[in-house]
Amino acid sequence: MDTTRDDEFTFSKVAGPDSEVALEAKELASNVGSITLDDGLDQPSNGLIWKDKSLPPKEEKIGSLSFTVIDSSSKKPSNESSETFKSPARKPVTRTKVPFEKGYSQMDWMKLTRTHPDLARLKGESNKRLIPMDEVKKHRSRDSMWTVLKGRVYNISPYMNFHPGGVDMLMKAVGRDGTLLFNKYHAWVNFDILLEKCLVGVLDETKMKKQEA
Ligand code: HEM
Repeated sequence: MDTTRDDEFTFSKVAGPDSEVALEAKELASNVGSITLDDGLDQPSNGLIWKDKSLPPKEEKIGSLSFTVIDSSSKKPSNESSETFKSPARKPVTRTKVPFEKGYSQMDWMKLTRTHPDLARLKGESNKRLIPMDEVKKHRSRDSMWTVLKGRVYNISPYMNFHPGGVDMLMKAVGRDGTLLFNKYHAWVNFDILLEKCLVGVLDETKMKKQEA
């Protein structure tokens, strides 16, 4: 560093024992002893979030300093305060995330969809085939679990262990139209992309309409 430069300054005010600053400090310190601690409220308050009228606050004094002593060791919040913090009476959908096993994260799933040759088990068949609901209902075996999501038929068996909501939840959609269940829990999840390689065909809704008529 160049110590010859004269553009760096430090100003300091040295306070001697009888200087103006030192006298001001002494005066302030002598005033502290006469301060009374007061929370400024009209009602006496114990300083806690709950109120207990059975124990009046105890006044103590040390020198000229007066303060209030509160024993909070044996206190529990009164019913009054717990009633005030009641939770709203809404019943949310319970979504329990199941911790994934090593190698079963959503990233692992996406990797698998890029590398596996036939996740849907199409064995060379087209995934644009029209599939009647009766056929969907038959696919409930371990390696061929079909579901319908928004008119498309998927083989979700390879996705089972990767589902963040767990196998049991996903099983509820097997062999049937899972659209309502899917939307109930997570309508925002992009199943189109997640299950792209699991597509086995398109639901034949004409046959369903004929059956309903
Ligand atoms: C069939 C295709 C399905 C796919 C591709 C899928 C995908 C996903 C994904 C990506 C998540 C994580 C969402 C997040 O982190 O916000 C998730 C969570 C979850 N899923 Fe599914 N899901 C499917 C079906 C279902 C069904 C049918 C149910 C219920 C019967 C269900 C219940 C849940 C639950 C409870 C969670 C909660 C975990 C969380 O809080 O994230 N899922 N699912």
